[in-house]
Amino acid sequence: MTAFRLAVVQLQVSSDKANNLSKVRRLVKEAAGQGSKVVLLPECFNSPYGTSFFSKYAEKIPGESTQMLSEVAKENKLHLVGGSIPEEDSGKLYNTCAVFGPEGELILKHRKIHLFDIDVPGKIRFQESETLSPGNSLSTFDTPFCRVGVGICYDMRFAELAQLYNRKGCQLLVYPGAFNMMTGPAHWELLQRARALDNQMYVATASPARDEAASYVAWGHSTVYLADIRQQIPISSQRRDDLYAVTAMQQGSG
Ligand SMILES: O=C(O)CCC(=O)C(=O)O
Repeated sequence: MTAFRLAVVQLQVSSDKANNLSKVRRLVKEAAGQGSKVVLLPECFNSPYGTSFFSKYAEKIPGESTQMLSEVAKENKLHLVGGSIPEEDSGKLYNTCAVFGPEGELILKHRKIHLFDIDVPGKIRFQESETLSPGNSLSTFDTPFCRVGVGICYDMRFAELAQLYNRKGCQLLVYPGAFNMMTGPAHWELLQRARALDNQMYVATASPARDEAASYVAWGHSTVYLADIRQQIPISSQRRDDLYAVTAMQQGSG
């Protein structure tokens, strides 16, 4: 891994898509001006977060929002991890992160694998699966600096995914996310530290900024965590591969 500057953009997302897109343009340019080579945007950066919004804001890829991401990555010569947008494909909706390289090329699409379906009585009920379909693929990409593993928000709760990315040689995990005022204080930081500690990897998250007036109030707190003690505590070479393994099943499309 070689040193580079990563920016996490904690964007105030509104219901005005054009305004969200122009903010992204401005903020990525600002990050590039400060020397950032990889920029991470929040989950659902072009639309308010909520099952009632996904179909209205959904786009094909390529489409308006990802076209903008491609241009911005190229103009600023950086890797742009495009948070996520509601994606429409063949009549289904996905929560999708598109990653672009410095030539504006689409490197990958990660469709959120684990949909956020929770029901905490009296506190929060959220069922992404009422409108979204899950992705079925793991997603890694290479930069000149390191290999990166991509998950979206609730994907961060699943330790196996991070372990697999680690085994695939990733040194950085990125999770665009939008935790909320209940699970955010309880778990947001803890999960990032857990993934970083278990795997001795960098972990970066980008959240929409908190908007108390939104129907879903994001916790915010975009973060970068670092566990840089691979040499001193060499768990990767001490792992007992003869006793256990984390394996991925065959991946489907999506
Ligand atoms: O896991 C959580 O508590 C929040 C997850 C979430 O907000 C999401 O997946 O969008």
